[in-house]
Amino acid sequence: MTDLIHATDPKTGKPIDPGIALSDEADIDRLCAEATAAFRIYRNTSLETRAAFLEAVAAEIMESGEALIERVMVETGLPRTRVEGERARTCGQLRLFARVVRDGDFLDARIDPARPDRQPLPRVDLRLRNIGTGPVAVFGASNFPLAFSVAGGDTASALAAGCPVIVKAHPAHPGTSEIVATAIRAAITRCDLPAGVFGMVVETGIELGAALVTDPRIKAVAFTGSRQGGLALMQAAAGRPEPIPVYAEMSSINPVLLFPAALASRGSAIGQAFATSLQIGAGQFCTNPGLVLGTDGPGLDAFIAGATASIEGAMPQTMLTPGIHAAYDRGVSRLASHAGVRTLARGDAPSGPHDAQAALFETDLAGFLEDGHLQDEVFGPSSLLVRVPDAGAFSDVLAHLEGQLTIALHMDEPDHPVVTTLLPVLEEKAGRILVNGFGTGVEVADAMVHGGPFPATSDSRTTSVGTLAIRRFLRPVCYQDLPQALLARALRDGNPLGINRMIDGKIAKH
Ligand SMILES: NC(=O)C1=CN([C@@H]2O[C@H](COP(=O)(O)OP(=O)(O)OC[C@H]3O[C@@H](n4cnc5c(N)ncnc54)[C@H](OP(=O)(O)O)[C@@H]3O)[C@@H](O)[C@H]2O)C=CC1
Ligand SMILES: O=C(O)CCC(=O)C(=O)O
Repeated sequence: MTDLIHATDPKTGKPIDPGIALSDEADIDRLCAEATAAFRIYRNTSLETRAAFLEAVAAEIMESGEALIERVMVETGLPRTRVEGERARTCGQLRLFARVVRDGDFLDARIDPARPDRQPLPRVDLRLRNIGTGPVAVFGASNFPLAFSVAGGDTASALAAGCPVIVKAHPAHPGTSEIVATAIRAAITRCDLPAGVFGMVVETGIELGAALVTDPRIKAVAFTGSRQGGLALMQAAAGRPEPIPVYAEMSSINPVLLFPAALASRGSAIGQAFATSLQIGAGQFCTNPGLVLGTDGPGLDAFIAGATASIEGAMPQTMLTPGIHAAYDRGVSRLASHAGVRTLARGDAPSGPHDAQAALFETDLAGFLEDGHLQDEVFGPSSLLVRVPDAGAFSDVLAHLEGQLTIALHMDEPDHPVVTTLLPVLEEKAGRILVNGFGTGVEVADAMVHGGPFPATSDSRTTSVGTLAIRRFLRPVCYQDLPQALLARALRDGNPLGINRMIDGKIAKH
């Protein structure tokens, strides 16, 4: 009889039926063999076929209908509006990558035509295009059961690049994972693609995920989760006889900088908006504002009043898993009992077993700089405010910080000169710098960067959201003096695909 995994309903702590079949080592071997065989066929499909496949995945997910929405809600405790919104984001993301595939720009086709008469030496004919790197292992994230999970951004971008995907399902939402996997398999059938284009592994521990990362047939890994998990996968991948890249998105506290003019004109309103961002999704966003740096004065007091009023009246929200809830409580207790830290506000007391009680703490500049652990991520609706004497002190704090996904600046025009001086260090610390807003709610777009220096990600040159995410799974191949008939259509004379190409240094469509 097949062993089953039952997720826990985080609202009640009870197991959820029906259970989902667990994988075993033989499945890893079979899925890797199928993915390898599928790679050659899949990466050579036409752009249209691949784009239509991504659209078919989106259509099949929508056809899963109410069964999917209800299963996500019961496995994660997330409310319907959030789940429906996340489904829309996931399908929109798949359709956006379909557009990217049809455009063909991701191929980065370049042609340096031969110059037989060049002196003193003739030039050879050189043509370049990107191809997929090979089968990719994707670790689904717990906190976005659709948009960062089985058919999320990592899977969509890898499939768009021409790479088969094997997902390691997150054990917090195996039923959701199975419904989405079924949708992907249906799209594969509908588009007449090899079954090995997609596979999924379900387990309760970490052994099969680790085996996937070390299997020689896997050529890249994508992960969203804890720093510890990401680092373990990076080490496993680096220790292989053939090391492979791991694109891990891990830990970020997303500093919010409050400048004096903005605080003076609208401190309380910024405080209220901050409290909303802090508590969205029970704070379980990697873009959650976990650190606030505020310039001392009445404007900062107004910010605190606005934030504490919103936090103190806030209903507790169910967290995703017992483990995430326990880690949150540990992080909050550590801050609450820290000698240099003062509690400013706590949300309403929990009513369910895995409810998060929001928290806002305060420390001073010297205390923050003294204890490096005060910048450790507390995953959930908790934030630490550091009171600094003036905006000049921001650069000291920024220099002390680790890499971040986002840095948010709350500023008015009189703050522009000091922000101008800070911009170079902000650019060195974060993947996204935003003004008068918060990092939560990442737009899926061409110009998005959801990445940043370590530990925000393992590779600061990349993003896991937005169309640039495809680059993680591509590598360039140069063809020197290949006869026309042997060249891929993307590189043939006459541009049969009608894509943008760089010809002799200039972008052209001929
Ligand atoms: N910054 C961010 O975006 C996020 C951060 N987190 C942080 O992670 C904590 C735990 O949450 P969770 O989502 O479970 O994240 P984890 O990093 O613990 O797990 C993510 C996935 O990776 C697997 N995994 C973890 N470590 C290994 C390993 N050494 N080898 C193979 N597979 C591994 C897990 O398997 P298994 O569950 O079976 O162990 C799971 O499928 C949170 O409390 C929070 O601190 C979580 C989500 C997002
Ligand atoms: O979309 C967002 O706002 C946050 C994304 C996120 O939390 C993640 O990358 O895990």
